[in-house]
Amino acid sequence: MLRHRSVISLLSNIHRQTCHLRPPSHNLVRTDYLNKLSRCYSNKSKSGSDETLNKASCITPSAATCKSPINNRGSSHIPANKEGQTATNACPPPPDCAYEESAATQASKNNKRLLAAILFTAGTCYAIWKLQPDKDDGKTGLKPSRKSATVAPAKIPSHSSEIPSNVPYLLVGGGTAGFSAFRAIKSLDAKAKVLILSEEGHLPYMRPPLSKEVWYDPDSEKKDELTFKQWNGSEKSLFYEPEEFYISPKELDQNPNGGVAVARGWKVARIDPYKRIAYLEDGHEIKYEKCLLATGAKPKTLDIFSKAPDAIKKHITTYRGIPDYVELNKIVKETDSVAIIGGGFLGSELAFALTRRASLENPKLKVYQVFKEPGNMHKILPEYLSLWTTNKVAKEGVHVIANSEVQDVKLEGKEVSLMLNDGRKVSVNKVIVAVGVEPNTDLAEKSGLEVDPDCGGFLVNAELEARSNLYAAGDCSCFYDVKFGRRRVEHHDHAVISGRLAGENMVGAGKPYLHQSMFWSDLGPDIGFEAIGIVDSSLPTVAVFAKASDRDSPKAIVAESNDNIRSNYEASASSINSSPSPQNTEKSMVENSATDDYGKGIIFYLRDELVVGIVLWNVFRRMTVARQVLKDDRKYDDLNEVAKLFHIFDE
Ligand SMILES: Cc1cc2nc3c(=O)[nH]c(=O)nc-3n(C[C@H](O)[C@H](O)[C@H](O)COP(=O)(O)OP(=O)(O)OC[C@H]3O[C@@H](n4cnc5c(N)ncnc54)[C@H](O)[C@@H]3O)c2cc1C
Repeated sequence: MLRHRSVISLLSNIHRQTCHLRPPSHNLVRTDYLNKLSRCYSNKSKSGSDETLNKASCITPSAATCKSPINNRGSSHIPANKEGQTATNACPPPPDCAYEESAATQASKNNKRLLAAILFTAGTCYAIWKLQPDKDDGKTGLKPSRKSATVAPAKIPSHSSEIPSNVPYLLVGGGTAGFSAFRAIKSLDAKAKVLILSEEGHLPYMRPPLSKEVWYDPDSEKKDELTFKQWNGSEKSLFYEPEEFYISPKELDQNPNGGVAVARGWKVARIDPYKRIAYLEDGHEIKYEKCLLATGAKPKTLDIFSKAPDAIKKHITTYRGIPDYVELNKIVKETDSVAIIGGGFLGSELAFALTRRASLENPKLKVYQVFKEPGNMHKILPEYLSLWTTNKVAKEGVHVIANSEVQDVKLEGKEVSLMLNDGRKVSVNKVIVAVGVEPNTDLAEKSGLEVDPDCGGFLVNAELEARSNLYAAGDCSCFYDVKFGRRRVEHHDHAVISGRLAGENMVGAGKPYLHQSMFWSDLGPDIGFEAIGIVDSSLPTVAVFAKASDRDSPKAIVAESNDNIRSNYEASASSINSSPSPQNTEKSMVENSATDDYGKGIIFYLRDELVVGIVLWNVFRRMTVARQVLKDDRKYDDLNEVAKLFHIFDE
């Protein structure tokens, strides 16, 4: 059966090879967040080629546009906003207009002014209320009820004067890479003073559970903190550390023992690498000794949505952070139908998770998943496994619409109708666009920093330096991988390890980045995989499968380790065993013939006959073995023998 399977794999490979000839348009959604793992050696999608939905443009005219009536005087001086409306439409007339009027007109004007004054006051109060840090902000800065994905987060501290103007270590971006850099700096320099500037309104948190575990636990949105149940049922916070762990930015400079402060809702507009100054959007200057850019990535969208009228845009969202989760969580409870656009990891995990969630609390909810590839996660998984996965997703209850693209979008009553290229129409209340991300490099041009033309991302060397004393790590960096060449990777593990290395180098370690990062994806608690290296389905693959038991699932492995972050497992993983038991293997080969359900297996990705990538399908705690196989850089005559090293035939 093993041989039979290999033949199937080889046939599949022939098909895969033909996929190299995809027309360029086929590459548009190549950048799904996990699919970027191995990018930059072929078929690259240019960053910035797709327009990103401007969330701010979704805000309806509000008090904010009326804040300065004096400035708004004279509509001819008011530039049109992004929707082509002038801000005056929403504002009262100026109170001191200098022109002659009749008494009646004057009275009517006075009434209007009174009304305008009331509206203005109400509007201003509303704006102040919106900008205020929430009372129930609690430990995390989370305001579930008011934090919509389209509202700018509150600034904490509210004035930049409370942010130090001189720091030894400045970390731009409060995501996983930034937080990991802090930990590394602190471990080498115990009294380090570290300032994190984050555009988000939250303390550093992990993103992977946002498309997985949080949806399987209806109670996860707690009053003042975000917790979720891991697959084994134990509770965990999304936040790396609670509020008490941090010191306030105001106190950072004076604290003799140093520490880490996070300024939330603050964006760095540019850096002067020569003067070593970071400039906030309001002009506030922060002088640094060492600085890390860990600005991550932002979701892409499709032109069809970004160019749609505002009334349609209100139904369209992307998905990246806590505010998106909080908003979607509300929608899922109330709505009848959602469509997820994109067949990559994020789209597939969300489609699966929302359907499971619907079965718990909103059975009327229909979840559609629309993507242009033939199967789920098709950019990574070999064709047969991708199709198997699609079948599994559909069995869960997702209405999967493969081989389809949205060609037009219309508003019909309370729904948006998506017109597909095959003439079908899907009408839904909400559309979630999950077509990949692009690196956040907004500040590059103004700062004179180089962005890689192919991968996107701040260009850094193997030591993760962009310029002297300026580093980049995580999703936003395009680094030199001494094994595979220039790369940009969008994975949790990469953010942790590259952030850590950048932190160490900021303290003076001077080490190169040699780590091959891994990533994982779970479709609920029962199916999951881990991968490493270049896992691109257009490469030839050879796979070996075995029958899975109850122990071969994400849930089982989390039960064993009590850790949902699977990149953390490696330290305790099993080591390579170069002499597997032949008896075991024979027995398992018989078992293998009894199953066709791809229970668990090892998929090898080959380039020039070398193994350049490995997917561990429902096989866990074997990443060290995979890492070793990649490192060996050998041509293997029989990959079945290599598969035995992963003990997939063991009981
Ligand atoms: C829903 C979801 C699920 C995922 N699941 C997995 C998974 O299962 N496995 C896996 O390996 N990976 C997964 N990923 C990917 C992984 O989470 C990312 O690779 C990782 O978060 C990248 O970390 P980062 O620190 O580089 O960037 P981010 O986490 O994006 O953090 C960047 C931070 O910088 C801030 N910022 C940006 N520009 C500025 C500026 N100019 N000034 C100040 N702040 C700025 C941003 O607001 C943000 O807070 C998932 C991602 C998402 C969204």
